[in-house]
Amino acid sequence: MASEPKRMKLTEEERMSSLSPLTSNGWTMVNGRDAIYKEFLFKNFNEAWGFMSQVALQAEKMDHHPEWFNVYNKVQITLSTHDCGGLSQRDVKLATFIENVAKTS
Ligand SMILES: C[C@H](O)[C@H](O)[C@H]1CNC2=NC(N)=NC(=O)C2=N1
Repeated sequence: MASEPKRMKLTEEERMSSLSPLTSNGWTMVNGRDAIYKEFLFKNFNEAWGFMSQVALQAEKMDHHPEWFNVYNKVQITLSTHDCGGLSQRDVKLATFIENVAKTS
């Protein structure tokens, strides 16, 4: 069985390989904090909530939860790992999952 991604800060090498597919898809580094951020826009609240529901189920499964803010069709998401005070492989895994959900929403 594949092991769960660790809650350890990403190394420089990991940042270059793991974060670039995300930053090229619109994720940005948060100013003054080791975290990533992206805003998602949907047709309406129903679409946004459907997206959030899928992300919430995965977050619970991973025991890794997003910081997020929703108004109507807008969902703003920040990912970071509290346990290490920065970005870990769990954030990469959750962000990649979120990208796949958004693509099919
Ligand atoms: C006790 C529990 O394992 C932790 O608080 C989990 C829950 N969800 C979490 N979510 C995030 N984003 N970072 C964490 O370090 C984290 N830790």
